[in-house]
Amino acid sequence: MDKIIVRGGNRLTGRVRIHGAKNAVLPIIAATILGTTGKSVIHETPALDDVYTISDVLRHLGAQVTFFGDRLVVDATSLDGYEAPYELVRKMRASFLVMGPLLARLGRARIALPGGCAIGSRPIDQHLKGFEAMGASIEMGHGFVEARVHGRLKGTRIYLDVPSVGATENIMMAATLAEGTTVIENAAMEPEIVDLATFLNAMGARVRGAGTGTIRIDGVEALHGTTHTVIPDRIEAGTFMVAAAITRGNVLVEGAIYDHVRAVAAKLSEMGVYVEEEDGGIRVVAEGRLRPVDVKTLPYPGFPTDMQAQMMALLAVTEGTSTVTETVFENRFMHVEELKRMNAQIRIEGRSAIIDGVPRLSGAKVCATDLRAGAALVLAGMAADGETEVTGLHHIDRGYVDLVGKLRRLGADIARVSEPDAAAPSTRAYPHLA
Ligand SMILES: CC(=O)N[C@H]1[C@@H](OP(=O)(O)OP(=O)(O)OC[C@H]2O[C@@H](n3ccc(=O)[nH]c3=O)[C@H](O)[C@@H]2O)O[C@H](CO)[C@@H](O)[C@@H]1O
Ligand SMILES: C=C(OP(=O)(O)O)C(=O)O
Repeated sequence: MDKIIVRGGNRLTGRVRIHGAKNAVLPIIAATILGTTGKSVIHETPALDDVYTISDVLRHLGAQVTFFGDRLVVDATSLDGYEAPYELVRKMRASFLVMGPLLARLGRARIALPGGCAIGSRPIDQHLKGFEAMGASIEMGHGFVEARVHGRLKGTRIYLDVPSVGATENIMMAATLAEGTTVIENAAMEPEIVDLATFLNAMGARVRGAGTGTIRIDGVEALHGTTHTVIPDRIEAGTFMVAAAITRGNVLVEGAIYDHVRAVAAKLSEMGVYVEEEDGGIRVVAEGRLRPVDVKTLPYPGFPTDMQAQMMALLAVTEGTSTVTETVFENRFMHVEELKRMNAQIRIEGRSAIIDGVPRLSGAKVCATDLRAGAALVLAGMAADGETEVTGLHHIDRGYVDLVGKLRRLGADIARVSEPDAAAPSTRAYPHLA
């Protein structure tokens, strides 16, 4: 079993480069399925376990997927499989994003039901509602959902009950090859949706309005492979911004797009942290005491739920009382109990966590319950007395490239250690990317 050992007290200084966005690259890799001619080349692909998992899904479907450093090449021209097995979908819910492209290309898809996870039940009803409205028939059974359509999907108007990121992406991909025009209303507006639309349009699709609440897709006959560079990861950027703040550091978060992290930047500024756009990135400087704030997670451009846990770690060491309200997922407070093991003073009232800041946390053995909870515990460890040991690292490996190395180069006292008896994380299977 691997663990991260961090000793608190060091101030982070220097610069850190942000990798390509996990949540942008996953749907883009799924979208390569739509290309019946030519290869797709995706630059700035982050070396993450989730990327390997979706690549394995594509290989299982008959595509060729090859990594050359941070360049991913997908040849989906001879793809003919339509089933994504449980073994791969259970590792990562985003595997479900292959359903839209498969349905569009092959008229059939059979995907294991993704189920819930540590942050909530995570239903897929909005994805299925969209496919059905486009003419697909849906059947559930034996832990799978199977969708079929005779001929092409039909463009239609689809109103999402919630602006689901995954449903917007899945329906958008399905609609690219549909007959006629599809309009997605109450669509998610996240930057990752815009990046996917850019990729699809470069493949020959006709998608307009991505990044607004209404997306219009005129179906085309065929799509082809293309070349694309993935946007920088705004959640990784936000995590390093909080890392700078929690250690009272001075860090240039290189490559981050200010507009994508505006909500996080605004909260940090409100707390008294200096956050400014600079040539090449975002400068974050914190000194002395910070002020408490109230944070409410919302769909983009609101405060991202994927930054909620990291922000809570910072508020745990901010003088005064702060509140964090989670409105996107119904159960995304699993990190609270772990932070409390480090002496954080937090109580949960319904969908809110009330945090009474303490001067310092106290190092402890803690376990990551999900990806961002893992990041939050590492951040908390940097603001704790003594040693913090974080386990459950397979969660962190899903979404952060070399978190430990990047923090260490900024001056953190942090190391990742392996205990010989246990299974190594799956990144070890891809040493050429290490
Ligand atoms: C791979 C990826 O991009 N993951 C991100 C994506 O997840 P994901 O796409 O799964 O998240 P959604 O935007 O779909 O979920 C948002 C909310 O909508 C609900 N919902 C969703 C679909 C549905 O059919 N029915 C329904 O009720 C969910 O339960 C949740 O409460 O967006 C989330 C919200 O920003 C982020 O936390 C995840 O990091
Ligand atoms: C919740 C997340 O991802 P996923 O949707 O892949 O579980 C995340 O990136 O924080």
